[in-house]
Amino acid sequence: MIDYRTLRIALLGAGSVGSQVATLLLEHSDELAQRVGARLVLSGIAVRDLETDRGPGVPRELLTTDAEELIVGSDIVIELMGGITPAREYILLALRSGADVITGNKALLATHGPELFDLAQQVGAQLYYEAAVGGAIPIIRPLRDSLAGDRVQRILGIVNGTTNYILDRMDRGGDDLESALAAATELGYAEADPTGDIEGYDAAQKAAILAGLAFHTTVPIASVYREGITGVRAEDVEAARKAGYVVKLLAICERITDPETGSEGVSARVYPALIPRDHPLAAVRGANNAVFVEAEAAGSLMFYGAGAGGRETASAVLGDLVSAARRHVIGGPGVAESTQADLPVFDIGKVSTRYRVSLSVADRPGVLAQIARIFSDHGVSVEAVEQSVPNAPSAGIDAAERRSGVEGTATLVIGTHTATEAALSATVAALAGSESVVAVQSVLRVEGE
Ligand SMILES: NC(=O)c1ccc[n+]([C@@H]2O[C@H](COP(=O)([O-])OP(=O)(O)OC[C@H]3O[C@@H](n4cnc5c(N)ncnc54)[C@H](O)[C@@H]3O)[C@@H](O)[C@H]2O)c1
Ligand SMILES: N[C@@H](CCO)C(=O)O
Ligand code: NA
Repeated sequence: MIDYRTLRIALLGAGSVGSQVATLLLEHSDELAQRVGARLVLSGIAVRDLETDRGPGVPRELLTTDAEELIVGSDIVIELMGGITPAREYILLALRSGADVITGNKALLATHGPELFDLAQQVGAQLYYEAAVGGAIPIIRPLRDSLAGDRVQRILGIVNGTTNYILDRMDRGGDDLESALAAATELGYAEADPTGDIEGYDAAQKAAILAGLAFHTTVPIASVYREGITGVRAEDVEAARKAGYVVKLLAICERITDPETGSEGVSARVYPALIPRDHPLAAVRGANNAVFVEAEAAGSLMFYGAGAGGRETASAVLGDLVSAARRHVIGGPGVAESTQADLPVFDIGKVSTRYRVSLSVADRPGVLAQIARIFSDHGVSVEAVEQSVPNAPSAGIDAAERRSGVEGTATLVIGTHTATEAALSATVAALAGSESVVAVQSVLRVEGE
């Protein structure tokens, strides 16, 4: 038997992912030693409560409530507690103590990434975070390493399993959002408080991480434009289906030029968008994730699989652990993040795309011409008026509208040619103020064409 040197591994947190990391690390101990050339010894697991039974894969004798003592004696620290405090302080302590750090904490990386990466570089350590985006799917390493010699142009990502599950239910079964969310909660996909999922905060954190990696720059979370899926109606999903699209919550990272100055920058944004049903992302069903990358030389690539789940995400953590341990065996400093490009992150107003605008309008002569004029007055070219559904005289009309003498309404879905967000939002404001428009029901961007 080979007498391997040992590396001391500290695990912080034994929840869904942490307990699976402990289980796999102990189960695969011999194979990991062969792959790394050192034995990975789990020296302790920091938890808040020593009494909770976490199953046979998490030995009680390894549990401790003294996270700091555990960190200071370790070669590699795995943070799987989540949240900002004390995860941030523990990671800083680990780096200062000379340990490499592995984390799946997208909330922390999206808000405090530069501080952590700077310290890692100063002390010659490395921070690994494959689990932070797309769970088990390898996407951090492909962007950081495999595509580092190419120029990534655009990323379209389905990076939140809960919202994809909900939109898929709505698309397949005609569910409304509330009943699809109830099903997602029952199946355990949604967080206890699903706000971060359905309002797009989780996807926005992942977009900030992906955009920083793809464009070798720093993308603050505050610069990521975000809309969740609460405004998506069953009617929108149905109309999209009939028109050959599917609605997906997308995290979009794109290299764009400023339409006014022509200077280069990037856009990072999250919103529900229409994608053509023959696009590879349209086939991503249920709670799965996929990241579609377009690079100058590589062309289109898609990374697909389980974006969440304890055991699945633990696979990504163990991959990082093997990388970190191999580096320890070889020696030498960690590789710094490549964030020197210093590209500006542009405001959403500078982004151009196509739109489908659904309007409830007064059902009377001349209305279509008035609406077409509002679009053209704002420089937005109409491609097609794809649908006109006369509604029953009283449907969708409130008391104020009845008083104003509106007899009935019709639903118009207006498809536009490419326009900037700035032009489109001015158009929508003018439509909302027009007496011909009863309500702007939804505005959905078209992506992936
Ligand atoms: N679950 C997933 O599918 C998934 C996927 C990708 C990334 N992640 C990320 O992985 C991390 C862990 O996620 P999870 O699903 O395992 O969460 P979880 O809530 O199941 O587990 C977190 C555990 O950490 C413990 N903890 C919190 N603060 C602590 C402290 N101060 N000291 C000791 N223990 C503490 C909690 O008691 C809990 O047991 C999070 O950052 C999450 O965003 C999770
Ligand atoms: N709540 C997240 C977990 C994985 O980050 C999701 O639904 O994708
Ligand atoms: Na991943």
